[in-house]
Parts: sequence; structure tokens; C-alpha cells
Amino acid sequence: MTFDLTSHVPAFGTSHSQGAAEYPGLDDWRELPIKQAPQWDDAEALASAVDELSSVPPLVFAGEVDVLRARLAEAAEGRAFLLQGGDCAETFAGATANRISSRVKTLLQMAVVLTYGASMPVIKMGRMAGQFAKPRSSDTETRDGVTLPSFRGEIVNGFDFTPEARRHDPSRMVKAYHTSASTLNLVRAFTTGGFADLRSVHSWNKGFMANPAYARYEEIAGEIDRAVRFMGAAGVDFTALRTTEFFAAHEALLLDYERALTRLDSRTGLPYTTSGHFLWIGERTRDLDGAHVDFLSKVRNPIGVKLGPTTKPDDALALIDKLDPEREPGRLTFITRMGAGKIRENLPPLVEAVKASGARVLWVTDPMHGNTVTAANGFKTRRFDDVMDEVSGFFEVHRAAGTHPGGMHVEMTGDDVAECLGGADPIDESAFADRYESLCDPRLNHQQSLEMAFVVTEALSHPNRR
Ligand SMILES: O=C[C@H](O)[C@H](O)COP(=O)(O)O
Ligand SMILES: C=C(OP(=O)(O)O)C(=O)O
Ligand SMILES: [Mn+2]
Repeated sequence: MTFDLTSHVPAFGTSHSQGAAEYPGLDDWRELPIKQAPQWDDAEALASAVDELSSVPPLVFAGEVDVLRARLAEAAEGRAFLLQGGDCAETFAGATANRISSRVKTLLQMAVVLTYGASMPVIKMGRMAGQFAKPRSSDTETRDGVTLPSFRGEIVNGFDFTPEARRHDPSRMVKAYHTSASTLNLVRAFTTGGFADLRSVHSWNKGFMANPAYARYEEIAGEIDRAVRFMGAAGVDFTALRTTEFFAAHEALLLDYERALTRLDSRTGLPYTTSGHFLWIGERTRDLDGAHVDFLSKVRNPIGVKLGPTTKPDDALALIDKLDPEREPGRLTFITRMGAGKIRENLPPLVEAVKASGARVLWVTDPMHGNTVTAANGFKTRRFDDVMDEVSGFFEVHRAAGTHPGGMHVEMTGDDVAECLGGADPIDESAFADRYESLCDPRLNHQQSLEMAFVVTEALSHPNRR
């Protein structure tokens, strides 16, 4: 199947039955050990939220999810590249037109650069319209001798350090649904209404290049500019490049929410989680016999699993057997997040074991979560160079193994925040006090995100230059 910047979001040709889906196995997770689950103390409020979510319209449609699976199958075969990006933790207040458009814009800008570098279609996917639940290292947080429950994402509790805000409140799931719906509505409008026009995206990239700090990317930028002008001269119909496919993804951490939004596809009778096109299982909840892996094994959406540095080859193989027993192309994505210092040692055994098993997963790098450090002034941060080093290690390992480095998963924003250190126009710690906005992990800002796309493109299109 071909995919390029011309393809449209498919027509919403499939409907879903309303009401909570009944399907064998969909509730098995309730009997299994579960990690990172909220402590809802109001059973009535929980029942009411779940009830409401069981009858609201789906956010995504089964037909779109199937299209995505086909796109991911292409990426697994080395014929497309996946770009996943967005906030670590979306916020309700952050769902404004400006912030959503700048994030989508940044992702589209990155995608154009990467399309050139990889010479293949880039599948665009936001950690957006549902990325509200956070796993935490600790259940509690202590400040000045006061201990409260940790912030777990706005779908569970509030960020303010007060007992009221930190209470786990099931009604937040309904607010998360509505915030996701309005976010996705805007994303669909942007990506199908002309905002994604290749020529506009390209001209935004020219704005980025105006900063002399990025002079080293001028050659690549010039090549892309010539390619776009060549397309025009050759008579390419740019009207077809005014829209693009864009998919929504989030960590399927909060199973009460995911289960309530699961519907049976009217065409096939099979269960789809309609909270997003792509769902992933986090590093902390990927236990083979746990609730999360079981629930996601039962739905038809393409599934990702984060694999951290302690993953053993047998863990990866067992996850394949459980989540993709039919070895269905595009079904399973492994998102590795090893850390720059570990990827070259820890990734090869996994890649080799999966390759030897004959399974075809899509391999994606998350160069963020293995590279978190604490800055001297106490902020959680990541160094741009470490992030880029993990990306390089990812490409090196796959090149050596003869497997496909199929995509990147990044925490990023379109805003001018200061959360990650470095970049050619460097951010230093002193900027954190005023411009650190993330409620959880540090994101690449607009400039750092685009620079990442240029560095990767440089490495892909001129592999011997650096
Ligand atoms: O986004 C990922 C996790 O929620 C995050 O890295 C956990 O951070 P913590 O170690 O501060 O809890
Ligand atoms: C929680 C996250 O990552 P991981 O599960 O890899 O730690 C995340 O993607 O925000
Ligand atoms: Mn994160």
C-alpha cells in the first residue's frame, strides 16, 4: 500500500454500536494484578463516569484504526517511517487552539524534513487527544515535610499540591474525554483543511532556518527547497498535498477509561478502543501476566510496548506471543527507551532474538525516557546530545542487524519552553525558572524538535558525512 502526503483521512464509513461493548475476555484484566492504578474512593462517582463514557460517541473509528495498522505494517517492512510526538502529560488548560496548532505544526514541519531524509512516507502521530494518564515512580510526593499522593495526570488528579487537588477523582475521566474530543476535532480540521499544505509547512521551515544558530543545516534545507521547487516545476498538483493523515496515540494506562470507551465494530463485531488510534503499554505496566497486557491483547488497535534497559529477549518474545499471536503486520510496535549509554549494548540481543523468531514488529526509538537527569537546580531534564546519541545508537544497531529502524517517539511541544538542555541555540538551566511548563517530563521545544529532524535527516541522507 502506498502512503504519501496526498492521502486523506478515510471517510468515517464505520459505525459502532453504542453502550459498553460485551465481548469475551474484555474484562479478564479485572482479575489480574494491576500496577499504577488510581485509588478511586467514590464508587458511585466511578460508576457514573464509566456509565457516561460507555455511551458517548467514539473518538476514532475502526476504519481509521485499520488504515493505521496498514501504514505501520509498511513501516515495519522499511517502507515508511513513524513520527510520534507530543506532551509527556497533556493538560486540560493546554487544549487551546494556539497550543494545539503549534504542536501539530511542529510535527508537520519535522515530518517534511524527515520525509526528505528517509525518502519515504512519514506516518504522523500525536501523543495527543488522550495523553492524560501518568505512571509515577513513587505513589507519594513530599514537600516541606508534607506528603500527598503523586500527580498522576489530569485524568486522575490535579497538579496543585493540596489534598483536594491530589484526590483521585473519577469525574476527571469524563473531562479528559471531552478535552480529547475537542483536541481531535481541531487536529482533524488542521490536517484536512489546508493547514498541512506542503508549501506552507516548507515555508515555516524557512523561518526556522533564518536563525544563524542553525547554519549547519543550510545545505539540507537548500536541498529540500530545491526538491519542492522541482516538484512545482515538474507540474506536481500541490492541491493534493493540502491534507495529510494524522493519528492520535496515548499510553493506555487507565483501564477504567479505556474499557469504557471500547466498542464493537459494526462491520466485524470485534472490539476497538475508541479513545485513540494507537495505544501503548508503558515500561512500568508491561508485565506479561498483568492487567494492561491482557486488556490490550483483546482489542484490535495497533499496540505499542515500551521496552526499557532491563528487557530480556524472552520478555520481548513472550510479549509478541501474547499481543500478536497471529503475527499480523502492523499490530505490534516495540518502542525502545534504553538510554544513550545502554542502547548499543542492550538493544542488539532483543533485535536479534525477534529477528530469529521470524516475527515482524515495528521498531521505534523513544530517546527521551532513558535519558532523564536532574539538573543542579532540581528540574527534571534531558540533554539534547544524549537524546540524539540514543537516536544514532538506534540506527546503528538496526543497520548492523539488517533490521528496520522504523520510527521515533518524542516528548515535544510547539512552544518556546525551556525544559531540555542544549541544542544549537542552546537552552541552559537558568531558563528553567521562567520557561519550564511541563507537569511531568521535559519536552523538546519547537526549535529543538525541528533541529532533531534536521540531524536525523542529515544522518540518513548523508550517512558518511558526520
Ligand atoms: O512519563 C513518564 C513517567 O510518567 C515519568 O517519567 C515518571 O516520572 P517520575 O519518575 O517523576 O515519577
Ligand atoms: C511513561 C512514559 O514512558 P515509559 O513508560 O517509557 O517510562 C511516557 O511515555 O511518558
Ligand atoms: Mn514521559
